[in-house]
Amino acid sequence: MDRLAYWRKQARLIIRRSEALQSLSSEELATFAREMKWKARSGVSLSQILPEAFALTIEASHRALGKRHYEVQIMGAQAIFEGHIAEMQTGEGKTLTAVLPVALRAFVGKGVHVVTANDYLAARDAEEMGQVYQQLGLTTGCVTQDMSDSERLEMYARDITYGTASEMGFDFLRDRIKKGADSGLLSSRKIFTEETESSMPVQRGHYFAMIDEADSILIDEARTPLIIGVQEKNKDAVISLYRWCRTAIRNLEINRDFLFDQRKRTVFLTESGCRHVTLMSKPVLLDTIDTEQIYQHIEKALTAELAFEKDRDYVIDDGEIVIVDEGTGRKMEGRKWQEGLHQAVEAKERLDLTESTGAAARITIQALFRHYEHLAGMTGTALQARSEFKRVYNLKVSVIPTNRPCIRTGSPTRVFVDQSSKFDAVIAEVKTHIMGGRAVLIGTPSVEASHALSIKMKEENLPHTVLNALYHDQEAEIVKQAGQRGRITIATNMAGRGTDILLSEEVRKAGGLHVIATEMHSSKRIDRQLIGRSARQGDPGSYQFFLSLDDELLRVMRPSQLQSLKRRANPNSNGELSSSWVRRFESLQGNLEKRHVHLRKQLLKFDKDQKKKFRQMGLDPYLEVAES
Ligand SMILES: Nc1ncnc2c1ncn2[C@@H]1O[C@H](COP(=O)(O)OP(=O)(O)OP(=O)(O)O)[C@@H](O)[C@H]1O
Repeated sequence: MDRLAYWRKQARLIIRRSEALQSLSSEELATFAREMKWKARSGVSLSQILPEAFALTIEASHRALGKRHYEVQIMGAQAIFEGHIAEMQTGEGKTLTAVLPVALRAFVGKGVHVVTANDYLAARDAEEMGQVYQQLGLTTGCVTQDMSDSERLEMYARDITYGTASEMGFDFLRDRIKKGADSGLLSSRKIFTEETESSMPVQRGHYFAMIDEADSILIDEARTPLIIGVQEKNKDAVISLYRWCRTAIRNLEINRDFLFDQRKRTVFLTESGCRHVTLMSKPVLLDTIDTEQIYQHIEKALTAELAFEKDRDYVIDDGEIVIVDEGTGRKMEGRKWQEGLHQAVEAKERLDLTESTGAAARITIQALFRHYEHLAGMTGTALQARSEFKRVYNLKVSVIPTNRPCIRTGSPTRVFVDQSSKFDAVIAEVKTHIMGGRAVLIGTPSVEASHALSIKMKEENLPHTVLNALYHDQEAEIVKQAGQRGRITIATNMAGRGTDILLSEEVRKAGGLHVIATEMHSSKRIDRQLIGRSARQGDPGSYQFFLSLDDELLRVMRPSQLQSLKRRANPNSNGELSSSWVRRFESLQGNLEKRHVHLRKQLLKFDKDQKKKFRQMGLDPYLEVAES
């Protein structure tokens, strides 16, 4: 029997068992849960107690939330228990599914980490699912960004802890730093006093990590390692250098003085550029800085100027640069670009320069999750990344069928010559759907684009709501309203993964939520997550893509290539191009995906070599500051 058929057979058995538990009193249910805990802790194999434990958890879920798991959810839960990535379509109820394997492993008492794509989901899921765990005598915690060490310690001591990969990873690194300080292996004492409040590690082990939105965390986020920096005070000369570079670059010419690679986000000063920079007059303070360092800072300033855009790559929050994650559209509080880039962006925006950070402890997402005794995950979009899951994490992908057939419909993609004609067409489309009594969600790639579309909508007197990194606080309320009749919600990727837009009965009858994607992202998976906000759990729903030659995706092309493409375009009077242009976008997206796979491979190789070197030196491979 294949695995799927086996899981289905088991699921049916588990459902029957759980129904038999309905007559138990609360005390009897609690006694049953204690018995499970005892069995799990006294060495009975978890596979053996799985049917009973799942049945019990289903009954607990019914009592706490009024929801009983569907057959397919129990199948997905078994896949997760067996250490697979369960691919379950968007809206199939992964949050509830995860409760089954999480509770089972939590009975063991070694702590389970549930990793979510952002803080909002961590808090939401911990609170909601915590009610189920409570019925089972299991405690739930959640780690969020501004918690103190003692609060973290308490949260990790609970049976189940929710949090983002960054929170869990940074806690892992800080614990490593503390251990390093204890063993005297490294001169981490300095970092230890600055970075942490107490010498006690906050995590108690790495037994089981259940990763929600597994492709986002294990694949997309894995492009950026987690780094804890030691603050280095900026000398006056360095501050003056950043400021001077900001103005000096105005005198440099692209392709003569420097080369710019948009795709790699790198700048290279040519010989002519170096000569120019050397001959420019500079403040006396810079006399102490060597020429090579000046060149490097000029390159950094140019990179900040050309490759990083306000309201797309970062936002300014209370006078500080906050990085925005491309995949999720969310602010990545606390993260900083390395090697002076952060300060170069600050100088570009004329903000106070923060202290630069040198790396002290560093871990890749890949290395972090390999530490766990058991690892599994779930997502709506795993299959495409199947070989990477296998190669990097040794995780299998299992595709779980849907509970009810998905009736989402898509209309053909439309391509326009520029953003303005694209937005005009989007607005016309929105009006049609709103008049038909539906709700519309419009996905934009950046805060800037969401504002631009919002301005156009205001001109057309179309009431709408904007959800982006700047309106983060109102997220729950905006999402709650987004499925009501006549609602128009413009959102960045924040309304992608995990966002559950509940439809009013009127909207459901009128055809459900219509999603308009105003650009293609760097990965097909991100696009699929956006359109997956519609037609969930068998509801009706639809989507359509509107693209233009001004789109972000086309910026990976050389400017001359893009110009010639635009010249060859032959739009109709509304600025619309023929449907054959769609293929060009698809192939650009495909190339970008391949490139990202390659970058992640390189990062892994670098990390492996680095760790080997540190181990040979008898040092902790995650701590980079050697005795000085
Ligand atoms: N067994 C169930 N009975 C009733 N309602 C359910 C059940 N399972 C899930 N739901 C509901 O279905 C909706 C979708 O669930 P959820 O948001 O967890 O989906 P998801 O698979 O995580 O989607 P996405 O991939 O988009 O994040 C929620 O409103 C949830 O409460």
